Amino acid sequence: MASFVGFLKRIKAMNNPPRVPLSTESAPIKFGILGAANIAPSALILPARSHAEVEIYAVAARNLEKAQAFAAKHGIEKAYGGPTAYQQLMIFPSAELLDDPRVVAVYNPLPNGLHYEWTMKALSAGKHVLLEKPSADTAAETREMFEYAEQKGLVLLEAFHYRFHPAVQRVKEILSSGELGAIKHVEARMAIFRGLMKDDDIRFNYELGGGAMMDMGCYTMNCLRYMTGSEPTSVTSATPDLFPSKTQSPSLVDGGMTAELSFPNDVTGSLFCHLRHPPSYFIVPKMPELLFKAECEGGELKLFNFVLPTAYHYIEVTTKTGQDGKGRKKRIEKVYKPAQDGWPGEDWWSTYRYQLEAFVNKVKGRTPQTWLAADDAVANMEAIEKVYEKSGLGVRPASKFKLPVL
Ligand SMILES: NC(=O)C1=CN([C@@H]2O[C@H](COP(=O)(O)OP(=O)(O)OC[C@H]3O[C@@H](n4cnc5c(N)ncnc54)[C@H](OP(=O)(O)O)[C@@H]3O)[C@@H](O)[C@H]2O)C=CC1
Ligand SMILES: O=C1OC[C@@H](O)[C@H](O)[C@H]1O
Repeated sequence: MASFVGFLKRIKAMNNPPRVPLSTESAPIKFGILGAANIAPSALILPARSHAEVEIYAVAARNLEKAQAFAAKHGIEKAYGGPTAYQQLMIFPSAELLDDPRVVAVYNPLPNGLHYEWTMKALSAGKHVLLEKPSADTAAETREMFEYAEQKGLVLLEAFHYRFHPAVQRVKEILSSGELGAIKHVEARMAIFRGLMKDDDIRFNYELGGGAMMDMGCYTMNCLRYMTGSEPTSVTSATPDLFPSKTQSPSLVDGGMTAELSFPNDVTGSLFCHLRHPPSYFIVPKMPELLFKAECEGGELKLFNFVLPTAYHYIEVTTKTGQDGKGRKKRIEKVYKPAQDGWPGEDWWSTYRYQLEAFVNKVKGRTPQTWLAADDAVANMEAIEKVYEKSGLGVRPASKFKLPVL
C-alpha cells in the first residue's frame, strides 16, 4: 500500500513539478526547441520548471499557429513559425530560432533523420545542443557532430536520459562491485503492443530514420554496452519483424528487432525491441516490456523499468551463495534518489530532470554527476549499424545536408 501511495505521489509531482523562481545569481540558460515535438513537455519543459537556471524561452514549428499554440500552452515567450522557423534563410529578412542571440541552448527533438542537419546548424549558430536519441542516422554523422561541437567549444549531449537516474547507476555499481562475479550474459528488452503507435508515426518512416532498432533499440543497445562496460565484438544474429510499409517494397523498416551479440571475455548479449508487438492469440495485447537482466557467475540481477524508473522500478539481486556460503539469497532494491551526499535529486525527479541537471552543469562549466561522452554516442551508433547490417535491412539513409563552408 505504502509503495502504491509513493508511486502516485511520484507520478503527481513528476507531472506537476514545483515551479522554482529563476536564479538571479547565475544567468538562466535560455532554451529554444526545434519543433513542437510530442516529447518536449516531458523531456524538457516540465523538468525545467524545477531548475532555477533554465528558461524555456522559444519554440519553432513549421506552422506558425502550431508554434503559437504550443508556446501559449507551455508559457514560452517566443514562437517562431513557418518554413524558415528553425532558421532564417538568407533571402528572408526575419531572424528565427537559431539566429536568435538570446537562445543559448537548443533542444533537438526532430525526427532522427533530421538530427544531424539541425544539430550541425545549431552548433554552427553557436548554441549548445541537447540532442534526442538516437543521435543521428549513421555513426559517421554522429562522429562529425561531436567533433564539430568540440571544435566550437559547445556542449552536445545525446539524450540517453535513463543513464542519469540513480537506480540505473546503482545497477551499474552492483555489477561493477564484483558481488555477483563476472557477467556472462546480458539482456535488454523494450516493447509496446501493436496499436499504440499510428502507422504514420515518424518511427516507421525510413527516410526520417525510422525503425524499432533506431527508436527503442538504441536504448537496449546503450544499456547492454553501459552495463558490460564494453562494445559488442559481433552481432551473431539480427531478425527484424518488418513494418508493412505502404510506400516501400520490400519494407526496410523494422517494426521490431531481435538480436544476439558477442562481447569481449565470452560475454553474450540479447536485445529485443518492438514498436508494435503483435497480440497473443491474435487478440490479447502483450504487456509492455522494459527489462534489463544480467546473468553472472555468482548470481543474477534484474532491473525492471530501466528506461523510466521514476514511475516505478525494482532491482532484484539473486546471489547463488549467501554470505554464509549457503543457498540462494534474493533482495530487492529501489533507488529513487542519489545515494551520494551532495548530489541533488528528489524521488519524483524524472530521468529527464536528472539529465537536465547534468546538461546545465556542463554548460555552466561545472562537473556533472555523470555524463555521456562523444565516444559513447559514436559507439552506440556503430553497434546499431552492425545490427542493421546483419538484419539485411542496411543502415538508415545518411542525411543529404552538408554544412556550408564559409
Ligand atoms: N527521450 C525520450 O524519452 C524520447 C525521445 N524521443 C525522440 O525524440 C524525437 C521526436 O520524437 P516525438 O516527439 O515523438 O516526435 P514527433 O512526431 O512529435 O515529431 C517531432 C517534431 O518533428 C518535426 N518535424 C520536422 N520535419 C518533420 C517531418 N518531415 N515529419 C514529421 N515531423 C517533422 C515536427 O515539428 P513541427 O512542430 O515543426 O511540425 C514535430 O513536432 C525522436 O528522435 C525520438 O526518438 C521520442 C520520445 C521519447
Ligand atoms: O522513451 C521512449 O519511449 C517510447 C519511444 O518510442 C521513444 O522514442 C523513446 O524515446
